[in-house]
Amino acid sequence: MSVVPLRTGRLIVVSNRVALPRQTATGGLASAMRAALQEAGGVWFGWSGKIAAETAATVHHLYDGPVHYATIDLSRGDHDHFYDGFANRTLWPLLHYRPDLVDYNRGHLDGYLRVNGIFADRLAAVVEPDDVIWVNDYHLIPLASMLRERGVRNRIGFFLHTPLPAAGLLIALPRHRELLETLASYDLVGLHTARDLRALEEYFVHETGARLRGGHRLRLGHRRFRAGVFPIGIDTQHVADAAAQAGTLDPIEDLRSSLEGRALIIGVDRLDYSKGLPQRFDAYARLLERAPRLHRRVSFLQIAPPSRSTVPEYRQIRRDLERKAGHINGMYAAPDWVPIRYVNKSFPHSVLSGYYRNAKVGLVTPMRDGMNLVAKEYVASQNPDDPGVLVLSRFAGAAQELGEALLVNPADTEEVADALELALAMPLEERRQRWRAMMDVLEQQDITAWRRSFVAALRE
Ligand SMILES: O=P(O)(O)OC[C@H]1O[C@H](O[C@H]2O[C@H](CO)[C@@H](O)[C@H](O)[C@H]2O)[C@H](O)[C@@H](O)[C@@H]1O
Ligand SMILES: O=c1ccn([C@@H]2O[C@H](COP(=O)(O)OP(=O)(O)O)[C@@H](O)[C@H]2O)c(=O)[nH]1
Repeated sequence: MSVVPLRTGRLIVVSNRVALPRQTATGGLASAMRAALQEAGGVWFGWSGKIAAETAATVHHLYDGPVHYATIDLSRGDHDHFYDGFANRTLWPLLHYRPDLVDYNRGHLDGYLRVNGIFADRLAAVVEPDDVIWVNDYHLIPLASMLRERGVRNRIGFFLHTPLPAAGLLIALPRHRELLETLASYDLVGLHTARDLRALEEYFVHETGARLRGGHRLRLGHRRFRAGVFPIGIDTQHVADAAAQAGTLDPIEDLRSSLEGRALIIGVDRLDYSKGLPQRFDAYARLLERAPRLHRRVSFLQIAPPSRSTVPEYRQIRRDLERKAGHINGMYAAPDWVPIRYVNKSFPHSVLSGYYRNAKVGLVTPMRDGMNLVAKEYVASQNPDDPGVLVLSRFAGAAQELGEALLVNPADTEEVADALELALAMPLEERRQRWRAMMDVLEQQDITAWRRSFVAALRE
């Protein structure tokens, strides 16, 4: 019997942020998608990261290995309303449980819908009947409904990379029903955790009157769609190999020699208020206050590349952190010891993995985070014979899988300081056991497994 191969068509990934070849991607979506597409190949469509006189005047094409990048520029006005405005000043704070920061400017939503319409125009012109379209994140919620309006009948999936708060909070979003109901135009909606999935179902059932059936199937009017939990992973083996080989790189040797035997605590985050950085600095200061024996014995390296720096709240957090770091160093530093090394620069993965491996503690304490890939990268980078300890916020999606980390409430200064003390003193055997349990999860649920399971569910 001859087997006729199935025609599966291309995979078209759509996201606002695209990691172009040889660019450092300081966001999780871009670094994960880059790894996900490397094996499967496909088209990656999104914003070029550039501002031009007109939005999407041309589509820029770039071919690198199995990936075809197709990107568009944004006009200044569209960038300000769509990306800075509705995506990052309205949706982002709400999705991260900060309704106090939500901006209700009406022009932002108009700009958001306009740019989604342009994405839909450009995509509808190139989609072929067998293609599968995978839309990513809160910038592009209405994209499927706009593609459907343009006659696209393909399978279309959506993945939300941020947390999804409960319905009671979601209704604080301006015109929330009009926007969120458009999720029903997808065939599959993916989320990082079971809590996010519950929030989605609760919202649809109670706010839109959708019917919930078994297998997380929802029906709203004539549209049927399915929702599911797909926790994103990392390229575990690649990160582990890179970390093991990083020891001879200059930046790693420089860091190691500068430590002079001190224990390193490391944090790596975009400079974002959701990452809990001021609270983290306070917890470290509390540790120094109550454990003078640790003075000159520890060093805290916080890498925090600037992010979304035209949004006022992001400029404010930068000022707050500079003040805090200066205050803590002023209070505790000695001529030969700086307690906090605060670096507003981004580093490539090859260097970061070496830094992680040299750190006794990975300090990952967001107030809310969809997943947090840094937590996973820290674990994957450890030396199996002498692994460090992960201190992780309960409010990061990663805490659902990495239960062997020291889980903390990032707002509780004493609890984080306790966890730091425990981590710095943890015996080797316990460190090994905790690390092995976490590494097993990361090996099984890596980035390839994530991409495969989402795409398989979408094609079903
Ligand atoms: O594109 P930017 O505005 O520079 O922001 C970077 C990305 O931040 C967010 O990342 C999320 O995705 C990660 C991978 O799933 C996840 O681990 C993390 O918890 C999320 O915050 C945002 O959702 C992306 O769209 C941005 O590209
Ligand atoms: O200087 C940096 C800082 C961060 N990252 C990467 O940016 C991603 C951050 O993803 P995460 O999920 O932790 O948070 P996000 O920034 O997406 O909210 C991780 O892959 C980091 O390794 C990087 O490559 N260089």
